[in-house]
Amino acid sequence: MPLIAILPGDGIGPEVTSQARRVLEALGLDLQFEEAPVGGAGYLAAGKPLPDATLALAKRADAVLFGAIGDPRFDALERRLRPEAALLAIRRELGLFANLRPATLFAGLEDASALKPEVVAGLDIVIVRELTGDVYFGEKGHRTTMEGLRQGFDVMSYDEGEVERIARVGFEMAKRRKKKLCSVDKANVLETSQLWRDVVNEMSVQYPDIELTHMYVDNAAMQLVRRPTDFDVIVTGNLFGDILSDQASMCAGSIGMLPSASLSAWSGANGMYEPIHGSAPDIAGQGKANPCAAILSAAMLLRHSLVDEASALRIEAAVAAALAKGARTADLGGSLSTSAMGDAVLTELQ
Ligand SMILES: NC(=O)C1=CN([C@@H]2O[C@H](COP(=O)(O)OP(=O)(O)OC[C@H]3O[C@@H](n4cnc5c(N)ncnc54)[C@H](O)[C@@H]3O)[C@@H](O)[C@H]2O)C=CC1
Ligand SMILES: CC(C)CC(=O)C(=O)O
Ligand SMILES: [Mg+2]
Repeated sequence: MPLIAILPGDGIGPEVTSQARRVLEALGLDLQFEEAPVGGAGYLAAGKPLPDATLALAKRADAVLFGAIGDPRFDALERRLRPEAALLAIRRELGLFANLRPATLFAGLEDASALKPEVVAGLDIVIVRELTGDVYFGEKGHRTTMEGLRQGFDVMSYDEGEVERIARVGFEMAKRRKKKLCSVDKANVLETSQLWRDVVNEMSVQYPDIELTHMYVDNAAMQLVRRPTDFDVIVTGNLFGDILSDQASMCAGSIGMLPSASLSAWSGANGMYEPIHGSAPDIAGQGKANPCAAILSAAMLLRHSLVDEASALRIEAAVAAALAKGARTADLGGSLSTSAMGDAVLTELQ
């Protein structure tokens, strides 16, 4: 029986993962669940954000459903003890280099988007974000300059192997979709990006059917709000993908709508599934969080780790049906609580 590790984390993490778990349980599949603390909750339980037992569970599970981490109470701790360190460590430990972030506009949410309905109608893009490299994992620290000034630094780097494996995910994803891949970088300024662009170009000869374009990240941010539906698959680095996916979420109506899959291989491997949002301390504990991103992450878990496409589609159809009938949390302009939104999805589960 597949084991699903549930790591609820902090803030709204437990609120949204509990709704995703309800939906998974309602499918009637033979699944086993085990929960463990992570982030600020991990620090409180075991003195470090990623307790050994939590990491061991994540490694032995068939898939991990992750909530969110982050708690302002711990922002002054040294970096390795902060909640966010747990998320970076788990991604690195599980080798989750490929982060798929689909941004889809569900029918009926046109009015929730920050953009005009005609600009976002039909939005269906996937951001393929590299997840275990870039400035997030480079050497970092504080030092003093020759002039005696405090200086912070974070080293950005990618080697060609790292670029090739994430670019392959981008090309393969595009092959299964509209065959358009846009690689986003900052090659006009950054050497890391120049290598990225060179490697992506070299690989493109293996994918003659894919229309490959390159775009600088500043332009990509602008085009995402100008003509978001022109994009199909975007492949980009860790930092740019983090930022652009939060931006894309508002094309789709809310950051509470975007799920993600973090994978160590193109398909079939164990992976981690989480909403793209954080712990939202401003609304935590109030039952206001939109659980759809977490619920849709559970669908991605079924699709990618358990290779159960039919169950994934059941969940996605239930979310679509609930939204089509007007179910809305506050971020979508409605008044449903987190659990009432979960109820609405459960009602539609066929
Ligand atoms: N993957 C993760 O666990 C992530 C953790 N974080 C952490 O989360 C904490 C808060 O970070 P922020 O920058 O505020 O980002 P955030 O994503 O937590 O929140 C940004 C805004 O979006 C709203 N929001 C987020 N998720 C929502 C949902 N499901 N339903 C309705 N509204 C939602 C929040 O209320 C807030 O106004 C920080 O400690 C940060 O480090 C941030 C991003 C990702
Ligand atoms: C909290 C960070 C470690 C990452 C982040 O913002 C994200 O993965 O979306
Ligand atoms: Mg982020």
